[in-house]
Amino acid sequence: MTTGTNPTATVRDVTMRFREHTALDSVTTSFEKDAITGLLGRNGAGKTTLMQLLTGHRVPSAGRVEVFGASPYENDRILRDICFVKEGQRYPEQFRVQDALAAAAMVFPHWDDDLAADLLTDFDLPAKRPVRKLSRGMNSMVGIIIGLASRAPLTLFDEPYLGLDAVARQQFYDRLLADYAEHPRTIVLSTHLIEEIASLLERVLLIDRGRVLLDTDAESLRDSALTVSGPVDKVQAFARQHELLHTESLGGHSRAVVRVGGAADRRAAATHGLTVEPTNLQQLVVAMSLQSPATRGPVRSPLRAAPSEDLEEVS
Ligand SMILES: Nc1ncnc2c1ncn2[C@@H]1O[C@H](COP(=O)(O)OP(=O)(O)OP(=O)(O)O)[C@@H](O)[C@H]1O
Repeated sequence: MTTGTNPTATVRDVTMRFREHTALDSVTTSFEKDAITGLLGRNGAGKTTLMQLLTGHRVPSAGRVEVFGASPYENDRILRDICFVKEGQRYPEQFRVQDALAAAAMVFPHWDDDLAADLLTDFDLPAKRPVRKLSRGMNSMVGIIIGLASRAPLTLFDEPYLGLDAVARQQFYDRLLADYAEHPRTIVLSTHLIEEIASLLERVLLIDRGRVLLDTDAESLRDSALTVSGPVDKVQAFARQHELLHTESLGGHSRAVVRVGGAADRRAAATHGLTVEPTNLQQLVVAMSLQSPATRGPVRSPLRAAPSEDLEEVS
């Protein structure tokens, strides 16, 4: 759990049940003020459900959600400072792009018209075209413009990329980072394109089957693992002394991602004659999800090194 003082949102022992299905199970976490958090997890992990609770779209079955110090549910004072951009957002039938932006301008007190106009130009969006006639990617752009121009103190993007090409996604990341640097706010971003947004993230919250698997800052997450490559036998010898998260081999060459404790482990890799590579966040998250308690048995802290007999290949 985040320990920073005065977080923007806190989630305490929250469970969300849909009839017999438990989408979130005793989740406790907090969202640091003015930080970008990546909300990660496999399909059906509970990411959207958590965002719906944070934005007052749902009430938890148990536990407490607080945003800016109060429950967001039916709380106009809180809700006007929250912008929730979701995939496949719908707008009233007759709305043109400019109507959608004008409506958002009325809702969000920190709205920036100039930023919205700039983004419209960046994305080359036709302001007078009805939203229902936009392509899937263009529809996503409208949501992204609203999310950024709202400058809402808590802004959540729930996989806002549907149909967006790689250039438009990069424009979004660049604009998000630039605007966030000038106007810090709390941003929560859920995505399956982890590596694409890795450099943006300050915090990582990984959910697996409704439970928190990892809640940490992105830097220590990266530092918690090491990617080494070299001849198969040398990589295996090194991996045997650590917890192996992922490995792949081609011919006599192998690459492994292992959990490490500190600088000594990095030096050890060099003495084994291995090449140390930057750790890929996506690979790390995939490996952690694959070896989560739900998939593989006993619970243990994701950042704690396991004994070497846990050595196991994750393909
Ligand atoms: N209204 C609902 N009624 C019943 N079950 C629901 C409802 N909403 C969500 N669920 C279930 O709760 C679980 C979590 O769903 P959620 O949409 O939060 O996952 P997610 O992490 O956002 O997944 P994805 O990455 O696929 O979008 C899923 O098993 C889903 O089927």
